[in-house]
Amino acid sequence: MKKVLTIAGSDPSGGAGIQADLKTMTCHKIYGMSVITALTAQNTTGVYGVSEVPPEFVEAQLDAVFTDIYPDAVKIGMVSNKEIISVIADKLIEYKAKKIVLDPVMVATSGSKLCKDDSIEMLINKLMPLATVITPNIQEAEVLCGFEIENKEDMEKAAIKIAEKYSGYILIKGGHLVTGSDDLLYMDGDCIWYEQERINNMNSHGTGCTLSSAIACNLAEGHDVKTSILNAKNYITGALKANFSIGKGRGPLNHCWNL
Ligand SMILES: Nc1ncnc2c1ncn2[C@@H]1O[C@H](COP(=O)(O)OP(=O)(O)OP(=O)(O)O)[C@@H](O)[C@H]1O
Ligand SMILES: Cc1ncc(COP(=O)(O)O)c(N)n1
Repeated sequence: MKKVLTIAGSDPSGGAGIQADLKTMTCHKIYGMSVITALTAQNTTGVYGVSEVPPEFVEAQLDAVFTDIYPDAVKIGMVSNKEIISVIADKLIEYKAKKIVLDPVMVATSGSKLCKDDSIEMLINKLMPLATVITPNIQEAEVLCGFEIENKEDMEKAAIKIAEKYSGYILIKGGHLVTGSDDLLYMDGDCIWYEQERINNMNSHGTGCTLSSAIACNLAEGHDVKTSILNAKNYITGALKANFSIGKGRGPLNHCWNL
């Protein structure tokens, strides 16, 4: 059984963050492990509080995992401050972690900030260079490229701009565009579009977390980046199509739809 580690925040209502990541891993028959960077008090209606884990304790968790059960791939989600980002980058280098999927989580679907403004620079300079693939949504890609993205042409321009400071695979997710839900993979001047009709399901809490974890699972299994993204896109599409509906707000996905 392959092993995947998620480094992310906790969502007690189980739709996003660590909980979505571990469910995705289990449903991919992967052994999941988690290093928690922050506790959030959130549910399908919003984020009501954040308590960051002290950086020394993030470090202790990373040491505990890497010195015992070495992960075949790593997914990084919510990393809210500079100190935590720095510790994670240092430890990933120290343990020579490979196959790293970085979801640069900045804002929750509900609008709450999950990453401090002054930590974005650190994310770009210390964590991004370690990642095999980064998976910004439209808003996050706008922060990374510095201009607004309104359509697929803008997504391609944004990827080219982001590639000026990052040499790995860039997956810009189109879930927040008004039409379609096409994701763009960019690398070395090549654009690949993963096209998908927009599914009429407002229960999309945790789609970004789930997609990045599914990519990490596929990489751990030995698939290349393009195949991993194709498989992960099919998995997220199925989870949205399953039309699961719980909670009073923007509900979570049915992660087990494929079993
Ligand atoms: N309504 C939809 N129909 C089809 N696919 C969707 C829909 N919404 C999101 N997706 C897909 O889900 C994945 C996550 O995309 P999205 O742009 O929502 O990321 P995100 O904003 O990081 O996620 P989150 O909403 O969890 O923050 C992408 O593959 C995207 O295309
Ligand atoms: C702990 C944590 N990590 C990530 C997200 C982003 O997911 P979403 O945008 O679907 O709320 C979140 N809400 N909570």
